[in-house]
Amino acid sequence: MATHDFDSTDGIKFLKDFVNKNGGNTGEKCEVARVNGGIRGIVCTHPLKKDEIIMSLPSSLALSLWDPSTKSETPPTATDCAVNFKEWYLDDENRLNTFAPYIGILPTPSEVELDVTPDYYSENEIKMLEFPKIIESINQRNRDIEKSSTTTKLSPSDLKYYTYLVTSRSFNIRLSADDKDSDNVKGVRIMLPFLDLLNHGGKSNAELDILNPEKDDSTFVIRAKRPIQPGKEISLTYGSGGFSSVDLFSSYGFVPSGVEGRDEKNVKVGGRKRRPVTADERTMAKLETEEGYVSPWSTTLEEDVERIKEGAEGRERKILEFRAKMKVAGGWPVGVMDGKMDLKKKEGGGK
Ligand SMILES: C[S@@+](CC[C@H](N)C(=O)[O-])C[C@H]1O[C@@H](n2cnc3c(N)ncnc32)[C@H](O)[C@@H]1O
Repeated sequence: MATHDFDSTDGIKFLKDFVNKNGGNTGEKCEVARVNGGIRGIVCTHPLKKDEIIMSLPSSLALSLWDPSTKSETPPTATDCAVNFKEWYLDDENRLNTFAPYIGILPTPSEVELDVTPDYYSENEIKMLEFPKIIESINQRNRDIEKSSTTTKLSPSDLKYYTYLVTSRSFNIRLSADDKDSDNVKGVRIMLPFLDLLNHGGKSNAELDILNPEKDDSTFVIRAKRPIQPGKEISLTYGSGGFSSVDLFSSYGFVPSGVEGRDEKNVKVGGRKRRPVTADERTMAKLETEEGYVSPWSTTLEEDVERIKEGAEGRERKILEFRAKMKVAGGWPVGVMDGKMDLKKKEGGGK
């Protein structure tokens, strides 16, 4: 059994008490711990069976970030939700007191500086990403922040922090799933205390489910997708498996080490088994068929990997890992997936 540093800080104790005393269950078979690379996450401490409920949270403890009955032409942006988070939970004394045990464990602005989404990157670091889709999403968020800071009394730096919190910690939930084509399908964006300590895993072993979704007293549960052994980290797949490394990097600030959004099964094409298509490959294929898209890279994959091997650290390393992943997904030399960094040359790789 892998050993982990369990998190026995007061913050986590208060949060557990808050959840358990208010109808939730933080689980008897798991613990908050430092996992890969020292990040906080949740590990299994006792064997869990497939389909077993690991932890639960009543909907009364969820923090809604948007009123789904609001009539609006466009869906709320992350910054709209960030403004609501500030006004509804931090500025409202009653709610602030109620949710204090949860708010107390959220990363503070100074911690955010260390492990951030690319919204916090310098102009030069953003340029180094060399990836239009991600640069556009950073620019769009900055425009949303500027706009909101003129209509609210919030400073751009506060708004950036709250936007980071809601993008990296909220869950989008569909309210009516029965009729997929209906215009009436609405979603909510919510924060789920304690359950949001679960990290992302491409091959996640747990999933979020909602018991009695149609009722006011519904419950969010985390369920094991397969048996989980003690010592294993419990993880979710963020974004229902459809997220690419671009989505994960821009919304959560990490470059995943595994393969993202791989189709569950190999697909048979003309009697032959085809390699599963990943979310990263789909992203690159879509970009490359879009008119006017020019491969942006100024370095080769080998040059990026060489720089990583030479000891690039921090944000520079993340940027290089991101570039390497997207180059591979776009049909560059294969073999770098899953961190193996085996640079077998494939036809057609170029700058
Ligand atoms: C919903 S929170 C998960 C809990 C978080 N680790 C904590 O300590 O509160 C999402 C954040 O966790 C980190 N994270 C989640 N999954 C990760 C992964 N697979 N690799 C690296 N960081 C991850 C990222 O910083 C991300 O923005």
